[in-house]
Amino acid sequence: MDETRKKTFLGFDFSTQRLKAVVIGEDYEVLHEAEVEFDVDLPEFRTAGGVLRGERGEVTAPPLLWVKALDMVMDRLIVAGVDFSLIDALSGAAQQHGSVWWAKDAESRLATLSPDQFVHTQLATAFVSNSPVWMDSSTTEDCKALEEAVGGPEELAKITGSRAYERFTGAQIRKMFRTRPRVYQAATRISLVSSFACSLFLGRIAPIDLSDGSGMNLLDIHSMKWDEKALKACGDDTLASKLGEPVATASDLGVVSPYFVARYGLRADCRVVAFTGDNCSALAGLRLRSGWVGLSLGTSDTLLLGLQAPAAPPAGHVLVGPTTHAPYMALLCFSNGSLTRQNHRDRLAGPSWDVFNDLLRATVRGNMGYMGIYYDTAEIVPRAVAGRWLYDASGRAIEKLAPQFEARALLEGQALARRAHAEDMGFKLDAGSRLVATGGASVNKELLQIFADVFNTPVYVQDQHANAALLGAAIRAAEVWSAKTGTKLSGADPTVSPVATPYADHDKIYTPMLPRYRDILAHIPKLDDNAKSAR
Ligand SMILES: Nc1ncnc2c1ncn2[C@@H]1O[C@H](COP(=O)(O)OP(=O)(O)O)[C@@H](O)[C@H]1O
Ligand SMILES: O=C(CO)[C@@H](O)[C@H](O)COP(=O)(O)O
Repeated sequence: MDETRKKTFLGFDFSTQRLKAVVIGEDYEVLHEAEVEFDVDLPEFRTAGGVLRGERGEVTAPPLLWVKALDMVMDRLIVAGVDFSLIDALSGAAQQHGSVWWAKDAESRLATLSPDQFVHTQLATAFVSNSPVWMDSSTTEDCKALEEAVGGPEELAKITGSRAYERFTGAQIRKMFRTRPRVYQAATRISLVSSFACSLFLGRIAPIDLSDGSGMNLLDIHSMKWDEKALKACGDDTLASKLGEPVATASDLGVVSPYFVARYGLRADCRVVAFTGDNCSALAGLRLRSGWVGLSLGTSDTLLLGLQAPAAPPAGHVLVGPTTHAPYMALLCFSNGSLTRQNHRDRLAGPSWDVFNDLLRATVRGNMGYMGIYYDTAEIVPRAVAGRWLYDASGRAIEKLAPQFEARALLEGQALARRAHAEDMGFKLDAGSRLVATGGASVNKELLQIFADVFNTPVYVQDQHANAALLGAAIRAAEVWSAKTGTKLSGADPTVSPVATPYADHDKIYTPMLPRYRDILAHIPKLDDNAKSAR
């Protein structure tokens, strides 16, 4: 190996609304970036927020959209000046839980892609269905059946780290097996979005990694093997071979496919490191220390915590961790995150975050007692139907408020929900705690101030990049490559800086709002109620 040659690493994030790519140097500094926004850059797929919605809570995305986005982002990286011959390893992150259903000859096509054409034209018929994604809430019946089959929700949580959740891949596979058996049979392999994306670079179907694989309700997070009972509940005896054996997240899977060598000039010895879920990658990228909680503000809002041991959570999820620093991780996911904030920004203030933030500044903290819960899409925590609920200071339900009060009610309601459910899951915050924010909305200081006050905890952001999942992907590629080749890199742990600290009166204002939030919640229809009335 040429020791003097500059070494660089490539990371991807196939998230809900866009595909992002980053190139870092051996000191982990960001050198180049590019992105493709699905709705805007690929309007032919007719997605809104990166997804397609059905009438009964079904939410899907066409896998070819992600393939075409990859073709585009590679070209944009070239325009950004990337020299692919300097990339030693690549890895990626992707939205969690979504399933990709491969047609019979897909693997041979992956292996024989012609460098004269785009990937998407060659994989146009490689998938037997659109991909159900994490926003799908149409599998309540399958969740119940899965829980019953393994001995109840607590038992399922003990084995897999989570009770059954609608978006988790096990219930999604069960629904496909039950309602579209021909698709189930026709798919020779089923990938997660992360392992699907990895497959494109590897030129064969990539294994599912353990961290993202623990978001399926199918993996025993103690033995690190698929759980037989859960598999049996979700499909037939071909399911294990459709999924393949899972591998450790820090796995080097081999060299990049010849397609990328011939078409983009990647090195023939460029290594591909297993891709993982975006939250898992964010945890890896954030390098959380003890007492620090990650707050990812992407399409969904998530709270992340590294754990040394698995625990069966009453709510939320325990996943296998992405790195040796965090053998396990706790995750709480709220589906109404940035997209819901953005919808109401458009309604209340138009397309500008600055104008929306002016509205916030025109109100006082605590919002004179006005509170609101806004679910534009079915919520995950709690499992509730879409809707909007507004109350005044005396607890009276109201229909409408002036825009400035609604703007604050939306954000304060979201922050209160994150704190209430974090407490339920046992996230402990004390004097030494901090929230470390990442994701698209982490640039908004007004929003972070509300989180600081509601959580009584300072909020920090990373200095290197606002997207820890993306940076985490490139850093994981670098670290796995460094361990494999025995080459020491100069990269250091990413650093963080404070952006919001709680005001002195935070407790007086926000602590009394928590029981009010829980009271409002008690009256909101839950997904289970909906499933019962539909039966
Ligand atoms: N200044 C801002 N304030 C609040 N939200 C913002 C701001 N800038 C971008 N966002 C939100 O960030 C979201 C995209 O975040 P991102 O992390 O890229 O999402 P994802 O990874 O799920 O595709 C958008 O929905 C957008 O509304
Ligand atoms: O379902 C979950 C986590 O369990 C979501 O967090 C998805 O992983 C989507 O991530 P973003 O696109 O919102 O980052």
